[in-house]
Amino acid sequence: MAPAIARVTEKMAKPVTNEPGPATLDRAYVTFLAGNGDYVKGVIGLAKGLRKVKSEYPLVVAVLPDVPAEHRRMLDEQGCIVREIEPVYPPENQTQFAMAYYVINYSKLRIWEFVEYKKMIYLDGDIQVYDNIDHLFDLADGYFYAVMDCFCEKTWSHTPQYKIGYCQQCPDRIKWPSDEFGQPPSLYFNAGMFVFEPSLHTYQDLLKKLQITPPTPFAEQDFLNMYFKSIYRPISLVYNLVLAMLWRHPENVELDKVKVVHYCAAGSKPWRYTGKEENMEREDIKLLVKKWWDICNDESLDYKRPVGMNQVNVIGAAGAVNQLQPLIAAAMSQAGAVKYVTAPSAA
Ligand SMILES: O=c1ccn([C@@H]2O[C@H](COP(=O)(O)OP(=O)(O)O)[C@@H](O)[C@H]2O)c(=O)[nH]1
Ligand SMILES: OC[C@H]1O[C@H](O[C@@H]2[C@@H](O)[C@H](O)[C@@H](O)[C@H](O)[C@@H]2O)[C@H](O)[C@@H](O)[C@H]1O
Ligand SMILES: [Mn+2]
Repeated sequence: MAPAIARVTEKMAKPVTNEPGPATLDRAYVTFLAGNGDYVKGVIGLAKGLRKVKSEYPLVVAVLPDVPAEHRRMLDEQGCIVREIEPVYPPENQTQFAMAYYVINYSKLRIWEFVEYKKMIYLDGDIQVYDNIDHLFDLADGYFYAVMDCFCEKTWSHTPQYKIGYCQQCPDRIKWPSDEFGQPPSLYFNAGMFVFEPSLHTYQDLLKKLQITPPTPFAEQDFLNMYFKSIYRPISLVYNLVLAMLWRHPENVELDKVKVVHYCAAGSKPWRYTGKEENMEREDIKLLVKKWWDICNDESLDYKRPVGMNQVNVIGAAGAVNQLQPLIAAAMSQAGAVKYVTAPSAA
């Protein structure tokens, strides 16, 4: 029996106040950037994609110290709010991560410290938003919303579900052998996109529990699934299409209804796409990669800093941004020059 997917109804599309007007300042999208490599292209594409769908909320980029000044400048130029975070490392371990670089993904946990925001939507840097999803901010508080993952890719070959061909995306295809294996796995989300509420208490508890939790192949994704198991609510896959769904569960995908695409399959990162890896020669993959590039190359989607607004996005330690942002907001609204606009709605 398919799990209950939290219904995201169109009525949620109206702001809670039902009054048109500036977005509340206590909501933002957030992504994570590490290293001096090419993921910065993904984040810039994401910033432009959010602008294209006229999102009302800014994009915060949590950057590790190894993200160079030039990349931070590029992000600021695209209207992103750049926040430096310290890395988070799992306890010493012999674990073989599904991908060696997953060890840096634990640093994503720092975003729970961004408590000047009441609600945030986390998006991986290899995600693109093709339809407005601002209404997700109106989902009921107190839960953790994300899209269910798929267990069918080789990256899951270490798991019992992979070995018997079980996947939560089609629980009736191969029934879970409860008598032999006990309870089926809990509903498991992909951690490339989720709706959450920053909280210092949760943040401190996450870090404390991380230090006593043996790391596992999907690193922070496994950890977040364990931690939020009791309040996790699945939402429709239109909010995070994990590309493997196209060839693993095509019956679950209506591509023209998909709002968010997650370029996580091997070889699918648009900025590195060669079409050579398995499944990458598919027509739907080629179309999705082209869609990503059309946004990335669209100069009309570049951020236009409002006249008279100096550099808004403070680059540096989290604290600095904490103090400055409300002050800037107040100054801007007093000036009446422009409402405190941030990245996506400035276009
Ligand atoms: O070298 C890296 C690797 C990862 N990331 C960030 O960490 C996220 C998670 O990694 P990735 O998306 O590659 O994992 P996947 O979803 O493909 O398993 C990325 O989207 C980026 O936001 C990054 O900034 N630099
Ligand atoms: O650090 C672990 C990562 O685990 C997840 O990626 C996986 C997962 O989606 C598998 O189901 C796929 O098979 C695989 O390709 C893909 O890389 C998240 O997308 C990413 O943000 C991050 O949490
Ligand atoms: Mn990803």
